[in-house]
Amino acid sequence: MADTGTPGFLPPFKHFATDAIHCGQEPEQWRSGAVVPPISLSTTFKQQAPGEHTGYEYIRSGNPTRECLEKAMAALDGGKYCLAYSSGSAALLNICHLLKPGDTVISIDDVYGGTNRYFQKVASENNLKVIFVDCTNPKCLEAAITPETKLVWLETPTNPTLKVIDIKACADIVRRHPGVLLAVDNSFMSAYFQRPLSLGADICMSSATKYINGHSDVLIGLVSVNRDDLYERLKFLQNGLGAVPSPFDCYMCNRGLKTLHIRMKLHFKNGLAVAKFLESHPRVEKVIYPGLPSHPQHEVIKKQCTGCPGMVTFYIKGNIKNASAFLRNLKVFTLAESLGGYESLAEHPAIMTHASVPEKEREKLGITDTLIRLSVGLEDEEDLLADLDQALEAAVSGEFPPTTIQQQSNSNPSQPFPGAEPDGAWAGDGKLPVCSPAQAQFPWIQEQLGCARHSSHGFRRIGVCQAQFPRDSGAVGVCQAQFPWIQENMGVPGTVPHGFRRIWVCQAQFPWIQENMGVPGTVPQGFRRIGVYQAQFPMDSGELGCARHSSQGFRRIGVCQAQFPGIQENMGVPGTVPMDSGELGCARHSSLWIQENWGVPGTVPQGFRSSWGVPGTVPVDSGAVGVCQAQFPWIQEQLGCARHSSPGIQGTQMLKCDCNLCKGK
Ligand SMILES: N[C@@H](CC[Se]C[C@H](N)C(=O)O)C(=O)O
Repeated sequence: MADTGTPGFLPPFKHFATDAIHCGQEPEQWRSGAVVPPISLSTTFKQQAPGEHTGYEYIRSGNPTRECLEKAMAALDGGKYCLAYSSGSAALLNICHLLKPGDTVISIDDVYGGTNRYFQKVASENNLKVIFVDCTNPKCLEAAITPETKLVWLETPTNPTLKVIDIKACADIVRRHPGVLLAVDNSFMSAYFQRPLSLGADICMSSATKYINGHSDVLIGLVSVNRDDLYERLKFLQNGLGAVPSPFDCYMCNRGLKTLHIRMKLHFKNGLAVAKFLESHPRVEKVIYPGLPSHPQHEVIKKQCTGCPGMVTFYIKGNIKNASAFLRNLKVFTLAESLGGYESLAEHPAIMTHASVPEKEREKLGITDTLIRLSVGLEDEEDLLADLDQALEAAVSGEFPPTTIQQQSNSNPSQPFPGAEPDGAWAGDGKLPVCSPAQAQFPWIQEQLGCARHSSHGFRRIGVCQAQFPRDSGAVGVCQAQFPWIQENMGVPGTVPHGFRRIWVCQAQFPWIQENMGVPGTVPQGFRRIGVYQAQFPMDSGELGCARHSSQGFRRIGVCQAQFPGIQENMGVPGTVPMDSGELGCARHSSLWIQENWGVPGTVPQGFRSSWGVPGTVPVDSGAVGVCQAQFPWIQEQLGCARHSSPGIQGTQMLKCDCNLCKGK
């Protein structure tokens, strides 16, 4: 049955999904018949004779993967042509190169911060005159046009105050002035909801980084046109200016297009639900959402669009403190710039996306300290509303969890958290990353911490994880902030060595980790491995190399592994266990000890210190432990006993084990 769309809005554009999936994707264009367009990485193409080629000569001038995207997007924009650029800003730059020095641009006043910056600080300094006009009243546009006007730049809805501009009314005015181009930034709507070309615009530009790609992992800009002359000039500029996207980004964006129609419907549903929820919330001053009847241009948007995206802007009651507290208390929404991805984002335009708009202009436009912009994603509606609700309630006091070790330690300078080193031991100035975004960035942590078991998506995992910790969520947030080594070193492959010292210190000193992260049954695999791994490579920078470079590292690890098969098992490096069990028999017992003592919550610091750290103070199983200490100088060195027994290390290194367990064999 045909999709009839949303009552009151334009009906859906016909064949949208089919075009998104098939236009420009024909398998017949490839000798292989590939159904999914290949990523063509070649920068150059063979010519049969000089100047005689298949249509491709050099990657900047044309690329097969890029063309698949461009063809699909032209169809979706209802255009004849589309051109891809390395970003939305690059697309803007190319469009402005259609103009000549002395020409005037009329821009919508509430334009995206980056566009505003380009107009005021780049184009204006290159002999273009730019004036800003509130085009919600098309008469203002009409009055502003002069013989020098060559480009009218609209955004609708505007970013961030979501003013809606009547594109057709503006196009009718511009048409009366031959030589003036009308360009519309369609990034907030995407082709699924709005087709500026069919409403009379000459140029439809999109930051496809947003809804069109939809997965927050590609930077790309697209420009669609119908006019042959415009296309020819833009095509020339695309090559001449050279700001083209990579084939990989084109591939990704092309792939994103395939689900655009499905995503946009859900963005609309969730966006409307959020807007209605906020509109009824006592902590909210005012909501701006074009899909609500309260929006001043609600009738315009219904007339020219098939629906509304997930962009919701609102003013929170209070002041900057309340706005900031709200943003910092969000858990499902991520505090971040950008929009249009499957994940929900929230941001503070005055400080973030629109910081480049001069303060006085921001004030005039209503980009105040209490204005918050949401990009409502595709999560479950009830989770989104619950998150907003709790953050709004939490924001009433204007307070939020401390985000740096410095702040935390201020409240209890002698011991900022259990077992902690002083701030300086961690990150120089003691200022560490804000915890929540960092948490969001490292799914590895989520997995290892066990929260993955409890829910299916990132922030809720963290939420549950936080709930498991003995302290309240504020304190847990701090805890995560207190472990930047997890964030920095464990979540990002290749960066481990840099942080080893901190890892070691951390493990040795933070019962919190053991108690909260090392509970058998919740994080068994990951934690054990990590624990032992940390134990093996504490402080020596020589050893640190092995984490990163497995060839060199394995050799080193091999040595350690030769001594500690238990570690090998736990580290999960099969096949590297030397079988020379002369020393291993003993080592096996000691490694069992290690496993027992390192893998059991709450026992590490005490056990570690008393049993391993100081020879002569070994209260438990002293036979085995003592021998093992003698045999394994790296333990001594790393774990602290070296200070007491360094002269003995050389001589004892090869001692046969005579611990009770070995003797019994
Ligand atoms: N800090 C950036 C601003 C990026 Se804004 C990205 C996007 N257009 C949005 O509105 O979220 C800068 O360029 O200064």
